[in-house]
Formats: sequence, C-alpha cells, structure tokens
Amino acid sequence: MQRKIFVITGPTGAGKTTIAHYLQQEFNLKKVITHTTRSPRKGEIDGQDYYFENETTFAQKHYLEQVEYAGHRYGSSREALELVWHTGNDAVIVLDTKGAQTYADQLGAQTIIVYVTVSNSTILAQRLVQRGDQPERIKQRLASDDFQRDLVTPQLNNHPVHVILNDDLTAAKTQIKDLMQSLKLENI
Ligand SMILES: Nc1nc2c(ncn2[C@@H]2O[C@H](COP(=O)(O)OP(=O)(O)O)[C@@H](O)[C@H]2O)c(=O)[nH]1
Ligand SMILES: Nc1ncnc2c1ncn2[C@@H]1O[C@H](COP(=O)(O)OP(=O)(O)O)[C@@H](O)[C@H]1O
Repeated sequence: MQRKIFVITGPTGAGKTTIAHYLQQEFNLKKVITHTTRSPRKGEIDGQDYYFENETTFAQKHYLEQVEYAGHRYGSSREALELVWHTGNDAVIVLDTKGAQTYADQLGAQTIIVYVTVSNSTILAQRLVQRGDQPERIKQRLASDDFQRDLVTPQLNNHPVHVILNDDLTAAKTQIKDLMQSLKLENI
C-alpha cells in the first residue's frame, strides 16, 4: 500500500496542532519535521522541533513548499517526508491552506487533507489568548490575509477535503476516528 501524508490545515487556533498530536498518539502517525534558518529558541531541539539550518544547508534540501517569515526561511522537504515513510508509518504535517494545496497537487492521492474549523470564528482569538500567545502577535495574525484565506474551507482542484468541526474536542476526536475508519474501509 502507498504511504500517506495527512495534511492538517485550517485557521490559527482551530486546533490543528491538537488534532495532529491526537493522530500521532492514537493512530501512530509520525510528524514531518520542517526546516528553518531561524535560530533555535530556548528548549527547542534540532530534529524534533525543526531541523535548524543555515542558508547553505537549507538550500541543499528538496522542498515540496517553502515560505519566508520575518526574514527566515521555512520549508517542508521530500527528505523529511521520506524519513517518516521509511519508518513504515504514515506521516502528518500541519500547514496553511496554501501549503495544503501544494501537497495535494504534488502528491495527489497520497495526500489526505483534513480541514479543522470552528462554527464561530470569534472562538479562535479566545483560544490564542488561552494558549498564551502574545496579544500583539494575535492581532497581527487575525488581521492578515492568510488568516482570511484559511477561514474558508479550501477547494483543492477535485482533491477531497475532510472537514473536522472542533467546537468540542471530544466530538472532534470522534470525527477523526470515523474518518480513519472510513479510509481503512476504502483501503486508502
Ligand atoms: N509553509 C510552511 N510554514 C511553516 C513551515 N515550518 C514552519 N512553518 C510556519 O512558520 C511560522 C513561524 O514559525 P515559528 O518561527 O516556529 O513561530 P511560531 O509562530 O511561534 O510558530 C508558523 O506559522 C509555522 O507554522 C514549513 O515547512 N512550511
Ligand atoms: N475543542 C477545543 N476546545 C477548546 N480549546 C481547544 C480545543 N481544541 C484545541 N484547543 C486549545 O486551543 C488552543 C489552540 O489549539 P492549537 O491546536 O494550538 O491550534 P492551531 O494549531 O490550529 O493554531 C490550544 O491552547 C488548544 O489546547
């Protein structure tokens, strides 16, 4: 069977990271570590939080997609994905909807897109505050075009998008279990 990558996408605060953790814990998926040229923060571990790169080593990898934030490069590589697949496990990665589109285009049927959302977007700001994000950073994020784009369920050129409503985490986990069961039945 072909290896899969689950791309968890959606607006900030919707619960993408939470759902990705759940998939790792309950369904043995392994996270694809992404690369960055920014310096490690206190407590961050190379190969666990990110692969920390310099400009030269960053340029040596083969990226499915990459972006620049605050003058630093970030990218998800073929090499990191293959490392996960070599373990025999399916992979999981959290990306914005633009990144999700790129994966669907490049990896086709190997990509399972999961769009995490909430029924009322005002909840998102509350969650970011609860998570401990800096107020200035929250304001910036919520005012961005990327945020507006990610609020809308993406239409990915005929690629299926599985929507998970995460107003309540227990209910969201049930939807994930149902999704995993239906993928198994379809032999995907
Ligand atoms: N498109 C894309 N975004 C990434 C990648 N790796 C990290 N990011 C995003 O880069 C942004 C900045 O990450 P970081 O410097 O760790 O700061 P954070 O805002 O505290 O998460 C976050 O929105 C990450 O989700 C990647 O490989 N591709
Ligand atoms: N269903 C939920 N109800 C309440 N809080 C939640 C729920 N799902 C996630 N959270 C919390 O909301 C915050 C944002 O979740 P997170 O997974 O970090 O979102 P994202 O990765 O999409 O930005 C975290 O503090 C998380 O623990």
